[in-house]
Amino acid sequence: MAGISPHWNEFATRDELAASLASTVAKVLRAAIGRRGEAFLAVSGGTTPGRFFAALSKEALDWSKVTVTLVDERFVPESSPRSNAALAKAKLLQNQASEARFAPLFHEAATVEKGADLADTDIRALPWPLDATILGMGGDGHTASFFPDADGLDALLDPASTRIVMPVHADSAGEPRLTLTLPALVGAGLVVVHIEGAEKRSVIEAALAAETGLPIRAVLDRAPRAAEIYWAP
Ligand SMILES: O=C(O)[C@H](O)[C@@H](O)[C@H](O)[C@H](O)COP(=O)(O)O
Repeated sequence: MAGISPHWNEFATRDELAASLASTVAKVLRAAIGRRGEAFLAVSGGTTPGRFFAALSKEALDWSKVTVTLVDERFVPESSPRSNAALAKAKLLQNQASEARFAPLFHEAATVEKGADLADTDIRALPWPLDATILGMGGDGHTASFFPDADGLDALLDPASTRIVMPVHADSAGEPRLTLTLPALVGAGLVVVHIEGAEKRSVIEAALAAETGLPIRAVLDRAPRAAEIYWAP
């Protein structure tokens, strides 16, 4: 069954988008701290979130009560230029946000399967549910590490999954990955899809308009509440 249609938030520039998204996420984190004494945020890697990370890192709130984890991670150590952990630490856990606790998905292990088991145990101990999930999307309609060609994609997108972290193998992904599962991601109070550029807009519009099997559509359909799409040209 199709979920509630996502809500569009459009901006003239990427800087305006970053400022608005940072302000919205900061409000959600402050509210969570007020309500339950702590807040829990999952962010994406890749090239899009840089401006948003910079803006969010300057928001005044009690960052010592915030845990930040990743929507997904490449199976590489933090020393790799492809590490999402390294990106989040450098661009988000700075300024005011340097006080936040960071929970990595990557653990040294012989295989990504073993690494995912270690991450699942660690991440399970965090203050679920997430208060906010900030997803990205690739031009192929993947989000998190739900690549269209991923092995076992149905299990990754299973809304009834009891796993929190799973390994991913997909030829298009470059290297093995670790991802939070669909229910872990969409259980957040706020679910955002942050995309930029005309091409990604066309991809998500096409995915929403037709019964495509694209992973982004499955995530939006299976979210218990409407997601917020943040877009700028
Ligand atoms: O590790 C990653 O790459 C991600 O978390 C991934 O899901 C990303 O959000 C999309 O691939 C979009 O990436 P860009 O922002 O680089 O286009």
